[in-house]
Amino acid sequence: MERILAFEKILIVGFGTMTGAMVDGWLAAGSPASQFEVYHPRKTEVDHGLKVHNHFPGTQFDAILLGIKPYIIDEIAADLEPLAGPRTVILSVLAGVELESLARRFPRARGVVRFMPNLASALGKSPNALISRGLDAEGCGSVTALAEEIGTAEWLDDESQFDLATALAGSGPGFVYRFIDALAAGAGELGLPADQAQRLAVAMVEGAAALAAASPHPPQELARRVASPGGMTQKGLDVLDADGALDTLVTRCLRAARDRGQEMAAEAREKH
Ligand SMILES: NC(=O)C1=CN([C@@H]2O[C@H](COP(=O)(O)OP(=O)(O)OC[C@H]3O[C@@H](n4cnc5c(N)ncnc54)[C@H](OP(=O)(O)O)[C@@H]3O)[C@@H](O)[C@H]2O)C=CC1
Ligand SMILES: O=C(O)[C@@H]1CCC=N1
Repeated sequence: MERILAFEKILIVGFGTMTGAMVDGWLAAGSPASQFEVYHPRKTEVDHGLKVHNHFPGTQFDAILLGIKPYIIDEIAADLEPLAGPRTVILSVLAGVELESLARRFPRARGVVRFMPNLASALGKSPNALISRGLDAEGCGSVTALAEEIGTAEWLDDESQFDLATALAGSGPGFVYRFIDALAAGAGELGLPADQAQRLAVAMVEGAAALAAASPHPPQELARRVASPGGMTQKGLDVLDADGALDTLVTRCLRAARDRGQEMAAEAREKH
């Protein structure tokens, strides 16, 4: 059966680590490579043999996916605007660039969408935070379908929460990798061979996350089930919980990431 595409033609401006992972996920989900074209001023070829334009093409696209670094936006916005007419949705993965900043740069677009994925897009496991301005219900449905091909679609009601959702779901893998690394390093310091400690830590987190996702029980209850009364786990949890150490650290971490998003939003607002 022919696959119905949420957006038939998507131009990717900034085909890097993040949008590359999204394309890996979309292709794995069955999208044809011909759905995606890339603009890059210098590159002549990119992964998956996607068509590359060194100049902005004259044709209209159903969506333009912005995947450049946030501070690059004004290097491309004015030249890209003529392509962003009333049939084109702007999808932006740019951290800290608000709907207002997008709408001001692309005022004729069908709608603007902040689409915040993470690198697990490549495996179809990205929690995608979404918010839009000006996009009709059908367009939002298409964005939901596109997001669900690479994970889940979480529409936010209030843009003031977007930077926090980005800190949690977009930056989150970075925080989890640090935790895995700390577990492995700690076990190494206490006596396990480093490579074995890393293998055990990665496999443990993979299994624990899969179990949390599949279980009807919340993580707090799962932790309780691991900790036998008077046993080993409880002694370790006591260290993480003492004076709210872990909760305090994690809240500070999320606050710092969220606040940087707000600073970046102010920079993008001021520039235009
Ligand atoms: N990395 C992540 O986990 C996440 C990133 N994001 C967002 O994704 C965006 C990109 O981040 P990331 O993928 O990590 O960064 P990358 O540097 O990997 O990707 C940016 C890409 O943009 C290209 N580029 C630079 N200038 C231009 C230009 N003028 N026209 C077209 N393309 C250009 C770069 O090419 P070249 O290398 O040749 O300069 C590069 O391929 C950011 O806005 C970030 O906020 C969001 C969620 C998660
Ligand atoms: O670090 C960043 O700014 C981006 C946003 C989420 C993940 N990477």
